[in-house]
Amino acid sequence: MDGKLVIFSAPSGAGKTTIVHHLLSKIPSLEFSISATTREPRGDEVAGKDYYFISKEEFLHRIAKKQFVEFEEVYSGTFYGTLREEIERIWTNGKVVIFDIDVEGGLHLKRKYGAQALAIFVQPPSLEVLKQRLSGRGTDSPQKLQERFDKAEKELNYAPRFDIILKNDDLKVACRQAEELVSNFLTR
Ligand SMILES: Nc1nc2c(ncn2[C@@H]2O[C@H](COP(=O)(O)OP(=O)(O)O)[C@@H](O)[C@H]2O)c(=O)[nH]1
Ligand SMILES: Nc1ncnc2c1ncn2[C@@H]1O[C@H](COP(=O)(O)OP(=O)(O)O)[C@@H](O)[C@H]1O
Repeated sequence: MDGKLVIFSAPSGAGKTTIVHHLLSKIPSLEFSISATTREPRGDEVAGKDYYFISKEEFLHRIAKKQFVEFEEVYSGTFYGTLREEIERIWTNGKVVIFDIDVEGGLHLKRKYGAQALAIFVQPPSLEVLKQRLSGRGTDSPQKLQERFDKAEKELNYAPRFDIILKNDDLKVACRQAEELVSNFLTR
């Protein structure tokens, strides 16, 4: 059974994870698409909730078996991907899939699913603010931060390819707007 998809993409640090968590607490018909990744879990992350943390070997095996709808080597040597069975699991539960995914992955899903999907780009007020938020999060080493900054600069140019650009300046306002956008899409 095919259902709907809601995609939140943005450069790292723009606030997509924060907004997606807010939506999950407000809209019960949404269910988070848990991605597979080869990166190490961060302090408060839970395996099988935030990500499926798997080895590189297993990831490559699943690529070979064509089990991913999309996957990417997002940062050097670190793979992230969406498993086909994850989307199917959520649709079978009668839920709408919500994604927190990088810009390229988001565009890939939008191309694949067309009108079934709403693709939202979360835009930070500026690159400077984005850098402050990312540093303030305190989860990445200086080298990892630099990788994310470099990638962010390129990704900001892709905003016009999304269905909607959502500014995340005041978090409360952005969360309210996100709720409205998603609710409208779900009643379409
Ligand atoms: N293409 C793709 N990107 C993903 C997937 N899951 C997560 N990402 C993206 O990978 C990037 C790195 O994620 P993460 O290490 O959790 O950190 P963060 O962006 O710094 O919060 C982010 O832009 C995520 O949105 C996925 O399944 N596919
Ligand atoms: N509008 C906002 N104003 C200030 N800080 C924010 C805002 N939105 C998110 N943040 C903070 O910025 C950091 C990055 O947000 P996060 O949701 O992890 O981004 P992403 O998932 O896009 O990488 C987090 O520490 C978060 O609490």
